[in-house]
Amino acid sequence: MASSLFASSDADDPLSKALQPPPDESPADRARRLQQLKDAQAISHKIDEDIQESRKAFERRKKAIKILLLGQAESGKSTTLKNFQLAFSPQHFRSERTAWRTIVQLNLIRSIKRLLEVLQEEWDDSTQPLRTGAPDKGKAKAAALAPNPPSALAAAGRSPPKATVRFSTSPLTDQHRRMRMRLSPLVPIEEQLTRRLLPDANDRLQDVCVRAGSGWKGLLAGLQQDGGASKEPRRPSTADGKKDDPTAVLAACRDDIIALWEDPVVRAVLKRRAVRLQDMPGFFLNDAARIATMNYEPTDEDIVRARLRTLGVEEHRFTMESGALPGSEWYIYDVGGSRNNRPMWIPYFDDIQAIIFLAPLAFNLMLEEDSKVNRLEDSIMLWKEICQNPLLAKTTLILFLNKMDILQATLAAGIRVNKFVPSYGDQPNDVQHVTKYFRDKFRGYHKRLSPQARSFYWHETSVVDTRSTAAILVGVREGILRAHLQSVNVI
Ligand SMILES: Nc1nc2c(ncn2[C@@H]2O[C@H](COP(=O)(O)OP(=O)(O)OP(=O)(O)O)[C@@H](O)[C@H]2O)c(=O)[nH]1
Ligand SMILES: [Mg+2]
Repeated sequence: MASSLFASSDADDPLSKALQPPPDESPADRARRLQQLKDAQAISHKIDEDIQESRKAFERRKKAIKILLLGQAESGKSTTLKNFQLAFSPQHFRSERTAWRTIVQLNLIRSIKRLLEVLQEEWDDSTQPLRTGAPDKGKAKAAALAPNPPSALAAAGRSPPKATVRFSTSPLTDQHRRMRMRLSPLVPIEEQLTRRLLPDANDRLQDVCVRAGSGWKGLLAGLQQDGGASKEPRRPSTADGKKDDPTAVLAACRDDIIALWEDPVVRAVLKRRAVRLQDMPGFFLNDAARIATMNYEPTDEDIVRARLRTLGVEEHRFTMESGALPGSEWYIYDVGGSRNNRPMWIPYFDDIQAIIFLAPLAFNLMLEEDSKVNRLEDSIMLWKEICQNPLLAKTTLILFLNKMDILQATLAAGIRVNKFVPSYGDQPNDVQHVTKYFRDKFRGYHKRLSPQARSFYWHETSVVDTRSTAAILVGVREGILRAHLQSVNVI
C-alpha cells in the first residue's frame, strides 16, 4: 500500500507526475519532502498492521468458544466469571489483585457508611422534645442537626430556647457519637473514589460499579500507586497528605470500625431496625481487622466476594492455562443484569456457544429496581424468554440455581415458601424439595419453549465457594467444549 508512493515510474501517470519533485527543488526542500514520504510510509505501515491485527482478532474470535453469562442483577454472573478466571487462568486472575484491593476497601466503606446512616436514623427518631408544647418531630429533627446544639449554647452562656431542649431515648451513648465522628472521613473517600470510577453517574448508586470497557482496573492500579500503595509499611495518618488514600484512612479508622461493628448496643439497634448489613452484597465488616491495614492484599476469596455491579457488557478473553486444550481461547461476556441493561444483551445472541443462566431461588426477595416484582418470578420470566428466543435455538443453556447457601439459611430461618408461592402448597419446606420444585419449573419451560429439542443442564451452586464451583466449572467447560467440537464436526 505505502510502497505505491514510490513505485510508479510512468511519466504519463497523473499520480507519478504529482509526486515528482519540483525541478528547482532545494536540498532543504528535498530533505523535507523525503521525510514527509517516510512519515507517510510509516503511518501506512501502521494502518496495514492494525488491519492485519483486527483481521487476526476477528478470526481468533470466530474460532474461540464464547459464553454469555445471563441473569438478573446480583444473581452471581460476575462472581461466576471470577471463578472461571481463578480456575482456568489463575495467573491472569492474580495479576489484577491490586485493582480489586480498592473495590474491597470500597465495599467495606459502603457497609460502614450504611451503619453510620442507621445510627443517625436512630438518633433522629429517638430524639424527643423534653416539654409538651414543643415543636413537632420534624422540627425536633431539624433542631438536632442545627449548628448550635444546646450544649454549645450553654457553653456560650446562653440558655437555649425552650423548644430545642431534647433528650434521647436511644441506648446509643456519647461514646458512639465520638466513634461516628472519627469514622466520618471515610464518607468523602467513598464519594471521591466512586466519582473516579464512574465519572458520569448522576444519581446515587447502591453498589460500587464501573462502566464496561472503561479500563477501571488500570485506573485503580494507577491510583494505588499514586495513593502510596507501595509494599513499604506506612504510618496510618490522615494528616500527612494521605487523607485521600483509602488504605491510610481505613487503617487510621480500624479500631473504631471493629469496636462499632462489635458493639452489642449497635447490634441491638441494627436488629431492632431490621437492618442486616451481612446481607448486603460485598459484606466485609467481619474482616475489617484484616482489611483496614496498611499492607492489606486481597485474598482470592476476597476478590471473588467483592461486589462490583456490571453496567453494559464486558468482554473477557482468556487463554486456558491448563486442562483440555490448553492455550485455547475463550471469550466470556458478562452483562449487567438490571432491567435497563437487558436490551444490551441481544447483540450477543447470534454468535455464542453457551449461556450460563444464573437463577438464585430468592422466592422471598424483590427486585432492587422494582420492589413490586419478586426476584424468582423475574428469573423465571427471563429464563422463558431465553429458552424461546429463535436466535438461541442452537445455543447450549446451562442453568445455575445459585446462592444455594442463602436458600439454605432462608429455609433454616423458618421462612415458608408457600407464603410467597401459594402453588408450593404443603410440600416440605426443605432445601431438597424446594430446589426440586423450582428446578422442575425451569426444566418444564426449557422443554416446552425451546424452538428445537436440546438437553437441559443444571447445577446447584454457591459461587462464592470457589472450591465447589471450580469442580462444577471443570464439568461445564468440558461439556461446552464437547458441544462446540461436535458442532464443527471435529468429533
Ligand atoms: N452468599 C452468596 N453470595 C453470592 C453468591 N453468588 C454471588 N453472591 C454475592 O452476590 C453479590 C452479587 O454478585 P455478582 O456476581 O456481582 O452479581 P451480578 O449478577 O454480576 O450482578 P450485576 O452485575 O448487577 O448484574 C456479590 O456480593 C456476590 O459476592 C452465592 O452463591 N452465595
Ligand atoms: Mg456483574
